[in-house]
Amino acid sequence: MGSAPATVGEIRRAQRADGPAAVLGIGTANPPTCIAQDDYPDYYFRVTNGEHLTDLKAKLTRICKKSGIRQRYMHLNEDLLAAHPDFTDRKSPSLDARVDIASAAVPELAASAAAKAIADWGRPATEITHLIFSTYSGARAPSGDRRLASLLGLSPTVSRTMLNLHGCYGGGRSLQLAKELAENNRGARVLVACSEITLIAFYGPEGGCPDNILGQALFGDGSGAVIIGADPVSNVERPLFEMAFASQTTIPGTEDDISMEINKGGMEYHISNKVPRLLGCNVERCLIDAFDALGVRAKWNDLFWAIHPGGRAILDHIEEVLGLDDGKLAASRHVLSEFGNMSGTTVIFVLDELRRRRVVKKEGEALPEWGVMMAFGPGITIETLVLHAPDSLDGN
Ligand SMILES: CCCCCCCCCCCCCCCCCC(=O)SCCNC(=O)CCNC(=O)[C@H](O)C(C)(C)COP(=O)(O)OP(=O)(O)OC[C@H]1O[C@@H](n2cnc3c(N)ncnc32)[C@H](O)[C@@H]1OP(=O)(O)O
Repeated sequence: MGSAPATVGEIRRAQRADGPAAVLGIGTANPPTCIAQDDYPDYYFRVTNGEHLTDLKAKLTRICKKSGIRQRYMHLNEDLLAAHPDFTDRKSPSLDARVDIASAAVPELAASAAAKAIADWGRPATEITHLIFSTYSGARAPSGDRRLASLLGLSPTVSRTMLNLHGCYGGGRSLQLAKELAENNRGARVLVACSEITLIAFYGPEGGCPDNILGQALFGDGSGAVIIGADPVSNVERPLFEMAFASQTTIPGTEDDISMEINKGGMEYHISNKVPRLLGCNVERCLIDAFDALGVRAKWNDLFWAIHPGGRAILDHIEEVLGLDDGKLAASRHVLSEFGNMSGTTVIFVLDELRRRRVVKKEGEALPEWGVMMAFGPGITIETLVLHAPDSLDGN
């Protein structure tokens, strides 16, 4: 009659996955309005009635030219701005209106990306067990994760986690949490969705606000979604990138170098001009620690790279300190060029671009098996993920 009760250790082993978490599907989406970077200074100063601020316009033009960006997408268009002229005034109490728009638009954009990730994964949305949703536009509860779950028809038992205001490291943090969930819950399938629209932080030009001019030159809107799970079901699921190791590092004394704050006029942010150098000085230590933990001595040029393209100078500094060959950061530079910095969402676009590049590899070309994803944001926080690309991805 019955079997002896299992020990806690046995229960725990049965609950955990056997293998590592892996990326099983990726999808991305952007709003329809696309603005060429060369046209952005004229567009921005016209729609914000700032044409008389010629020095600021000249500065924005200089930064745009050096940004490495060709075009960006944005939810906020001229019609929406005409309906909300106070959005150009940083001091007007426009937070409620911005949150109203973002509360609908952010999960809808996420749903477009997630639908593509689910189709790429190949199983029904109802088989998703966990949802991690990251945005800097969520300032309301129930929040975007709840709305996204209902737009996708996820199960009412889906376990939801909301990450707010992680800025550009939101994608990295979400993927690391998804890895933990997938490896510690046998059979778990985690949907990660990052969705950012800059409307919450859009202002007109104003003297003495260099951060605003920098932001106007760099940021764009987009959403990225990823399905993460361990022990892929054969003939149904295909691991795109296995997640071998994850870590988070905070650079001491840099609390004030990147910051974001919600106030009555929307979101204010500060990005110091030291950021590219600070990251350049700290990324190699994070990489050495990560590969030491795996017992591997890696040569940086033997890896594939998915670096958050926070700005062209960040990629330049990292390329220089690591001695990377030309083209090693091509996926990051391509995403920066075609979409700008979409905060936490951007690394998901880079992973998707890397996957595309592997699939169309040239005949006889040897591709790195191991690689790294890194994302950065307020803190200053560095997220590091060591990835392994199984052969199945390589266009065979
Ligand atoms: C269609 C889209 C709509 C957009 C809507 C916008 C709404 C914004 C929304 C924002 C959301 C904010 C979320 C915050 C999350 C943070 C997370 C991150 O990614 S962390 C972000 C990580 N990203 C970064 O940290 C950006 C990294 N930086 C770079 O990539 C480059 O420095 C560069 C491309 C900006 C300029 O190229 P470079 O070769 O350096 O060229 P030069 O040396 O010749 O300088 C040219 C001009 O740039 C100036 N300037 C430079 N830095 C800053 C600054 N921090 N500050 C101010 N100004 C700055 C410099 O003073 C000079 O001015 P001037 O003398 O001509 O008057």
